[in-house]
Amino acid sequence: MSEHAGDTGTGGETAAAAPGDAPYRAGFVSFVGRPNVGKSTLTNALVGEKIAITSPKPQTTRRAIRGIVHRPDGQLIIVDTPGIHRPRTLLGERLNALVEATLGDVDVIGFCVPANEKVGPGDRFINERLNDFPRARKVAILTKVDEASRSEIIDQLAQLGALREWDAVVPISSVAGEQLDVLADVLLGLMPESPPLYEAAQTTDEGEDDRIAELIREAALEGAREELPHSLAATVDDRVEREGEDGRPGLLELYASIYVERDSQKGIVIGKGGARLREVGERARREIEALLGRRVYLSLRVKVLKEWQRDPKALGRLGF
Ligand SMILES: Nc1nc2c(ncn2[C@@H]2O[C@H](COP(=O)(O)OP(=O)(O)OP(=O)(O)O)[C@@H](O)[C@H]2O)c(=O)[nH]1
Repeated sequence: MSEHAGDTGTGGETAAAAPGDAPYRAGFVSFVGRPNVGKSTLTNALVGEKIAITSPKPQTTRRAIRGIVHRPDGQLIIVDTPGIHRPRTLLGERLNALVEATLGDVDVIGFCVPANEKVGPGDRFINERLNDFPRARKVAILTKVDEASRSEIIDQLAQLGALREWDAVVPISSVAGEQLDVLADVLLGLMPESPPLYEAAQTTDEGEDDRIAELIREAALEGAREELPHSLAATVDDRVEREGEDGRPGLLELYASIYVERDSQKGIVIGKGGARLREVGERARREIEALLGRRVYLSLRVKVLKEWQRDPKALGRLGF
């Protein structure tokens, strides 16, 4: 990702020129920070389409998902990483390796700290780790300012400023839509001059099945008990196009699996008489229909894959 100048199939130097004199810029940014600080929500708010899953439970982001912000003067490609934390399982180790590989390669790292919680040891730990990535410009992002008072925000900005020499410090709220344009401007200004790296219609690089699987996982997580989040995974196993009438597209049949680690968890996901699974299916189907812009029939099966977080073969099967 570092050498992007010239390595693109879209447009030439002329097509890349922005209106006015500002040079066209394009590059990669990754948001880091403690779990639950609002990284995924920020990615979604900037891209304007649901691409990274958001959930009120910590540590639910597992994939490096890219969202792309298209502007007349440039492109921001957002690489959404899982959080930096101490590995406890093989999955944890792989996630950390993914974080290292991602951050070693981005142009800008956006360090997110929420306005409504004091800067603490967890934030300092991550801030220290940022020294390992000298190539990237570093921006401090104060998230969730809608949850804090003016004086709390000022206090937090001072605390953040004391951590290091940032290339910029920007307070934002993804939920209230505050300062998102300012942040996009600042991030773009730190990107290298480059022709566009992606075509205009593209908002994410992830395969459609992966996005569908994420929506199913997100639906299954909603309202799930505390012990479930780390044990859930989803895959799309098969898709069948049903014949439509009068030349219109027919129903898309999707066959998907939700994986849990233990029999007891299977019961939790399915619920009494299958009630919970039906709700999960309904919720996921609505999201998938919104994503694909067409009607979908969704069949969900719950399967037990024992200790999949520690099993290399199982991890591979689930795409990790
Ligand atoms: N009030 C408020 N809440 C927010 C804002 N941004 C995110 N949240 C909430 O904070 C929670 C966590 O947001 P996520 O975007 O999932 O956080 P994350 O940092 O990606 O979390 P991990 O995937 O666990 O690393 C969710 O309940 C969001 O709705 C904001 O600007 N204001």
